Amino acid sequence: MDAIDKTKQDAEKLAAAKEAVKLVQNDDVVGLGTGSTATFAIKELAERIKKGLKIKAAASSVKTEELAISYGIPILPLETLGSINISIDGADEFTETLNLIKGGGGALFREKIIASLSKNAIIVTDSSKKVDKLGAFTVPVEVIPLALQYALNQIEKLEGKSVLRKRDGKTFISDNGNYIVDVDFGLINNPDKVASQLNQIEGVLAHGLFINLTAKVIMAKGDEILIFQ
Ligand SMILES: O=C(CO)[C@H](O)[C@H](O)COP(=O)(O)O
Repeated sequence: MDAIDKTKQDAEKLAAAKEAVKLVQNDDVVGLGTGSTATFAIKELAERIKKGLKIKAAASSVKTEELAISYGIPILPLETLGSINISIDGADEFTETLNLIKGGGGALFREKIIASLSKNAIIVTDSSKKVDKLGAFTVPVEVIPLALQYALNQIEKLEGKSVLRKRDGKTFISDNGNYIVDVDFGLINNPDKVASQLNQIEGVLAHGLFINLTAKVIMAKGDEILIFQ
């Protein structure tokens, strides 16, 4: 992952977000991601709505829902949706094979539902997010509280080093009322295998390995827009 300064990184996030929002069409149901890059996209979408674009949206977190509502974007309850036309979300890491690590903001479960429902799941990133192998960023795993110790034991058997996520000194609780465990697997040679091993642990609601869920990554690098699909 290349180090870039925050101003440059924000400019790249904005450029990628703008490019993705151009793909949204009238009457689309749009899945809205969570995080700073998704926030740029939500603001851009709000600008297009002001100019007459008609869409409805589904939010991947309470924060995103509040933000969207504050911009006048109509929100549909996720549980009512059988499909989504296009979704726009960020990522913590991606590879050219379109595998991702997501969940830095703790919204991985709803983000995964949105990506799974989406006919066109678009990921928007700055250039620091592209990696040759996933795993420098720890894999967020959402665990139902009563299964915490069991899940930690099982993750240890997979040789993952777990840290229970905290925020401001308190245990972080997801929008779904669960814990997030950040797991260091080192660089991941076989993300499909790790994803399916995590899927088999009782009490794991979701994990941040997004495998075969992405149609396109739009990455900005300086003034350039790069598309991976
Ligand atoms: O998965 C996410 C939230 O759960 C975000 O998309 C990811 O953490 C990237 O965030 P940012 O755009 O702020 O870098």
